[in-house]
Amino acid sequence: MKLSERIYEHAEKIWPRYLCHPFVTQMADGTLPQEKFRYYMLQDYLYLRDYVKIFAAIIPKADDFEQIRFLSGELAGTIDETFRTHIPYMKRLGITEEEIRSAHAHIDISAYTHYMICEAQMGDVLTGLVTLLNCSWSYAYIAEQMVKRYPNALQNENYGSWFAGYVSEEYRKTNQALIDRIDTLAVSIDEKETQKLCEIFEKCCLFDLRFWDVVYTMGES
Ligand SMILES: Cc1ncc(CN)c(N)n1
Repeated sequence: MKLSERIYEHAEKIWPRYLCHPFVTQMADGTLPQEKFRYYMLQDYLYLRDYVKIFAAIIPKADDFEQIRFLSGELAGTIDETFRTHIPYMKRLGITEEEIRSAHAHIDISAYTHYMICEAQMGDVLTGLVTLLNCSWSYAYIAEQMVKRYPNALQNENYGSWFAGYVSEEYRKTNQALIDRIDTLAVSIDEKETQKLCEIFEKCCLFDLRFWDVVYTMGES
């Protein structure tokens, strides 16, 4: 069994909760209050800025050009995510450079990125990539499932481009490349290592769930 299949068994316990989270359902039916989305965009932008640095922290552990090229490609793919989704939205929402410069990540979101960086720094390339996996994979899953359930989500004038970005071919490819790389690196790991990686993945799933809570309550919970 591939590592991604073992990991998916953990995702199946938590991911359905993303699909019925009010932030996600209200984006899909277009009723999400704009100020919540504005708060989310800013927090997610700060989150992704740390997230790309985790790829950068894994690069020194890679010992061949092909691996380094893959890691820098995924890093660039995440930067593209912000250019495709976050920057246009922030412009539309009137979020200024000054606001971005003075914004601080919510404490629970800092805990999430600090957890990822800590595991990535302590472990090998595979461990680092597993810490980053839920972030990448769960959004592809959320967007795909929600577009199936709410066929008008893509046309919504406020949130349609969010769904379009995460069902896009570019995003799907970057995410699939990450899954495939993890499976390749994991071919000969033992059960103990598999369990440890599944545990890291599950924690990241729960951190992402907490992320939705934080942005829905705009940091008040
Ligand atoms: C919190 C979070 N998780 C996942 C993604 C999708 N890469 C994101 N932009 N933000």
